[in-house]
Amino acid sequence: MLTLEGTVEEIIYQNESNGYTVAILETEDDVVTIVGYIPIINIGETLRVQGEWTYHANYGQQFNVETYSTVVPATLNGIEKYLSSGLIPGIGPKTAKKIVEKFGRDSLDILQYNPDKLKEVDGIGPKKANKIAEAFQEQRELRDVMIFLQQYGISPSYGIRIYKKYGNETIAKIKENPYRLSEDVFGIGFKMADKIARNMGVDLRSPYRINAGIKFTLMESSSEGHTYIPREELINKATSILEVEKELVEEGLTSLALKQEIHIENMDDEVSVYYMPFYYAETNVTKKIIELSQGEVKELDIDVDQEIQNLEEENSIKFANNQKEAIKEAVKNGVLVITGGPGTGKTTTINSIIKLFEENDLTVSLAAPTGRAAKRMTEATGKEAKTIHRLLEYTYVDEEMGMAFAKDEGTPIEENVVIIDEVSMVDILLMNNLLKAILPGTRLILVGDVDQLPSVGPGNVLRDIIDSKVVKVVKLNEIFRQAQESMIVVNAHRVNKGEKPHLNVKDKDFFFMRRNNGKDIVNTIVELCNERLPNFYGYDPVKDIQVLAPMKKGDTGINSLNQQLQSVLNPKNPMKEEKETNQFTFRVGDKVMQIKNNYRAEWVIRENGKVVEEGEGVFNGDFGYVKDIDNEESEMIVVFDDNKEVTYNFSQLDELKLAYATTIHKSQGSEFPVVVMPINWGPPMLLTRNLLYTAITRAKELVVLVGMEKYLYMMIRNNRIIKRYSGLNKRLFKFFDVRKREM
Ligand SMILES: Nc1ncnc2c1ncn2[C@@H]1O[C@H](COP(=O)(O)OP(=O)(O)OP(=O)(O)O)[C@@H](O)[C@H]1O
Repeated sequence: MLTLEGTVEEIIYQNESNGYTVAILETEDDVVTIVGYIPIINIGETLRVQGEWTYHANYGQQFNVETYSTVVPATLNGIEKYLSSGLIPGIGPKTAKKIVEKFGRDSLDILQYNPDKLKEVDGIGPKKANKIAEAFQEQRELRDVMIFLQQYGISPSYGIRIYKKYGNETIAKIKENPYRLSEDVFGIGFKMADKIARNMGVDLRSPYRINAGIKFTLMESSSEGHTYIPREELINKATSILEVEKELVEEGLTSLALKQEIHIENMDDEVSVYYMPFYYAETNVTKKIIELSQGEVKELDIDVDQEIQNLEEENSIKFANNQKEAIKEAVKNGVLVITGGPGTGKTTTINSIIKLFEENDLTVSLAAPTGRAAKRMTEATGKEAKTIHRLLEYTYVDEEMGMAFAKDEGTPIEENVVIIDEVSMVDILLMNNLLKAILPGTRLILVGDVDQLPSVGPGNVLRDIIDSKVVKVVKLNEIFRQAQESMIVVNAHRVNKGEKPHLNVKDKDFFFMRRNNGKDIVNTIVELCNERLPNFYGYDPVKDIQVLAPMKKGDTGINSLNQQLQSVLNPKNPMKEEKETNQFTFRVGDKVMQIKNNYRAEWVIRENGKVVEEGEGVFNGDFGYVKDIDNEESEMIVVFDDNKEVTYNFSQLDELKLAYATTIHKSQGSEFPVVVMPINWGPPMLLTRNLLYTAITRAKELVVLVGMEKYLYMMIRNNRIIKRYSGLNKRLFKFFDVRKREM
């Protein structure tokens, strides 16, 4: 094998996920192309490579790298290049030059041992000096971690994530139990952890491995919405994932149950296995729902019929019978569910309920599961609605613990009435946290549309509560005249009942454009967003129009749509800064979405350049647009609803994605003036009636469907509600029965 040593002049290509690199190396007497798996190199670095010369038909002579090691750059030029390569946030080409001018060959030593001195460089204040020092230190540690991980075949992009989670304890933690990666690190599943562990020599039959595989199987099913999984199904799945004998998995189940990491339960001829947090949540939700619905609420000394009549007079309307019933039941019960589709008078009813309670000196608090839904509730009721998280006064503890809620059994929500909107989106864990903070005596009113898609997280909470028949449910089903003016409302109800929608009624708000293949569908959608809708209706393509698709992949999936829409709505432009990540090219002006809750992200609101408000937290599903990209500082600024500005370091860009198009699942709880949706073939599992129903009910003013009618009708006919394993319904029913029998 031959050895070469030189300075990395240029990185021509690097595959971020596997580290395959093509780079130019300047040796003492030559400039050569090197190729191979060299994930952790930076421009300006001195590299020692071992390998062989090869000849490539197109590219000529190349040095094929087998192994390599890096040496910190020694020449002034090398140091400057190294610092300006974008490696250290806060240092771009200009700052790098100044640092090297000031400290010469000692630059890197200063960064490492004496960063305080950086303040002597023109333009670097104490804050920036600190930030640079921290980043440099991190870079050092990261390098060690990367070299460690590299030997087990972990790509640099995952290496960074792992390091973010464990910091300087990375190596120790992974050596102890590599399987913890799959529980702790976003994006690393059991399979990758397993690969690492196997490379480290962990035995196929090791209990660590078996237990991790079982937990992985459980977590995977929870990501499909299940709170438990039948024992047999779990054993089969885990056995095939682990590729070991069934008996080992059975033993694993027993040992996990003994450690109380899982719960195994016999319920109605079925043995179910729960991951512990879901079991606790489900049993506690059951207990609290029963307690609240059977507990006494303070009686109001009023004549409800008279009150209802007064409300009718004040609003100059006559309530439908169901609306009256809802108002009466709200007064009587500890828990009430109000459900109904669009335009059935939910908001009108809630407003009347709020009024009635407040006039009788009861305090009322409003909340909804997402920021957008809370905002809409605020607008519809004229009274502040919070997110459920804020109602519970969440605080971020740390990476390990995640979040904590200040409101719980000990410090309950001190309100007489709590009304939650969009309950179909609430999963079992959030419902548990909410109910913990509500004591008997408080009236809880759950409002939602049970025909929407269920929550993204595990559980089937609203549907189960309704089906269990243990709490009072009022279903609003009359579509009021005003609402009937809207084809969106009328068609939503038709779709929900399995009927064909009215398409293309003149002067209405619901259109279908026939296109016979994926390519035409995409072209039409792009043209609608770029020309027709802005030109004829004055809609802003980024702010007003949302493309919603059932799928991520395929030619009419959101990945392809986002690319096409970006290239037309916000094309490449020398005046607009860009930042390329391994998934997207973000450009100033792009529409983006946060895809992960980040409780610590700091935001500011500015008016005339001055900060007028600041706070923390951006959440999964929040929409924003890219205001600025600073390649010198390695930062991108995104503006979310209410003009909240969040600054992302480039290393955090995996929290964002392009959002010209988004999946219908991600759109839950949001509303948009215009919804455009491709109607194309897809797996029948995915193309369901409630998916279509959810998509069209997201639109306030206009729906345009583009594609093939047969698939529209296929969706409407596909009333299969994907089965979710959830024990809440059964539990409520059973527990309730027992109580009744005791009485
Ligand atoms: N009893 C009633 N008589 C006449 N009109 C009513 C009555 N109740 C509600 N409406 C009207 O029907 C329309 C829909 O009502 P509302 O907004 O309360 O429904 P919603 O279920 O909240 O709808 P969405 O879910 O679409 O927001 C409104 O214009 C409202 O003023």
